[in-house]
Amino acid sequence: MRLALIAHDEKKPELIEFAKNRKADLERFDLMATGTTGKRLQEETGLDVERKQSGPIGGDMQIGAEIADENCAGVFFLRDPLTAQPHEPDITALLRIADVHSIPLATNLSSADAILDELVRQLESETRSHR
Ligand SMILES: O=C(CO)COP(=O)(O)O
Repeated sequence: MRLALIAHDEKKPELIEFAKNRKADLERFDLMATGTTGKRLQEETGLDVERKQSGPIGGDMQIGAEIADENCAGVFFLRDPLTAQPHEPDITALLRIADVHSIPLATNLSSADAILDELVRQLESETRSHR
């Protein structure tokens, strides 16, 4: 099962903290991230993360394409609600395609915890049914 992790600059510390707290659960999934988020996750948490382009140069669109191809089971996207982003259309497109495909999408830490709990539950029931 593949998950995407993304955070705007002001929110990266929160996402890193979440990833450290939930490392044991997150490392059971195939993780991907936008470029700078992925680099920081690798360096600061030791998680194995596939890195896409940085968000402003196409990373959000690459994650969106993974969703469209049904290669992404959940998105953790901590957005900065107080800073204008040059690639706002890409961000909107990513949120839209997640809704089109009904992909669980967390935009804050309490929903991130709840969604990760549910995805772990799904992963475990998939593993059981393949035994
Ligand atoms: O801009 C982003 C999401 O919209 C995140 O990109 P980075 O992870 O490269 O900072």
